Amino acid sequence: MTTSTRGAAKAPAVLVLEDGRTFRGRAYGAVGATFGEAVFSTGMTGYQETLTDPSYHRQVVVMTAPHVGNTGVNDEDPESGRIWVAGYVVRDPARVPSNWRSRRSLDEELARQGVVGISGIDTRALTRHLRERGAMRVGIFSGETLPDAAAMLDEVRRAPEMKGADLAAEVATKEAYVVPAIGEKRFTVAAIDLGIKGMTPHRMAERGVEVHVLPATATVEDVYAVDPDGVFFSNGPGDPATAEHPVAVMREVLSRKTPLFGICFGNQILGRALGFGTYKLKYGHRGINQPVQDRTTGKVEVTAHNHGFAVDAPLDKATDTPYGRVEVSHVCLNDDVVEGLQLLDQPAFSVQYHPEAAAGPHDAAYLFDRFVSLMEGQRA
Ligand SMILES: NC(=O)CC[C@H](N)C(=O)O
Repeated sequence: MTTSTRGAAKAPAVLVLEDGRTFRGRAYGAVGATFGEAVFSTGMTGYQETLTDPSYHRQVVVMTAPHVGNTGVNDEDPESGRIWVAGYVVRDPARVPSNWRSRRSLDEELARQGVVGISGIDTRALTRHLRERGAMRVGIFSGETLPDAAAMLDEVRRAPEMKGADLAAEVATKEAYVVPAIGEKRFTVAAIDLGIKGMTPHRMAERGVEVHVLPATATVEDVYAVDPDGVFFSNGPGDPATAEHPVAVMREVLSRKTPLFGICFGNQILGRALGFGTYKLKYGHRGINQPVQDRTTGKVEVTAHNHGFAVDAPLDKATDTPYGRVEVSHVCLNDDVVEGLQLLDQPAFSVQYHPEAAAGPHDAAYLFDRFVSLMEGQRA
């Protein structure tokens, strides 16, 4: 079923950045007020996967693609049980969604889940502003009567910043659960959920892996209680500098030499576990069209990203760590940001981007095979 939102009277809305720049538009989704970090995504498709990615918790996502919502909302594509973005900013929402899987319009879905958005603003100007000034706090206010400009700005400036935010436990599962292997079971993986996307255990299950998804607070004992062939650390929201507990668990996994794979937040945690720092990027990488080079093969892949922080590691030489030597295995060709780490003396690696990317591209899917090979190697 598709529902037209054509002609629906939408309340006035205003987007207020913490530096005072303001954009006026119309309400999109729920009517009310919301706050978060303003970030932009250059993905031209996959909006359901973006909205339901728990790594976007407390972020207001600006879509650079002008037309959003064209294929409506289906019940198959979400990456988690709810929309996590704090707010949604689009230029020109679909008036009539159309797709064979569509159940309702994106506008309706945002409203149903209480997510405040804004439409009809110049998202190109907003994106250029964020590129020049950097990601910053933002508020969206909608309704027939809006607070005065000074009051709105004041509220935006009182909202918490992303730097220093410890958010993984807010989005992760509270209870452990198992994603069974598809076909014959070959391996068991303990996956630490820091904000895991549904497609990640699925990509492992497709390769004969039974995945035990564990809460962010899981201890080393919890991890080894499932008798894992490998340990996985997921993506997740917030500042990796706050992730003390996962870093401590990972160090123990490294010292036992259990095969280890990390994605995004998991890459930042590996960086920290090895003694590197992390830092906040000016405006981050978000979208599904980012060029990354796998330096172990020289191949360039087009990849999905969603990160605002990065690992500070030397690109040009291996580094000695308490767990042996580590190399930067992947690098972003746009800006030389570290996109992957690989230990040279034991079976552990991670990437900063998303090989599981459900909306694609799938160039990086080989990384799940690499993880499986490490587990095979450990058994042999
Ligand atoms: N997708 C992720 O895991 C993001 C990691 C981290 N929160 C960042 O923004 O860099």
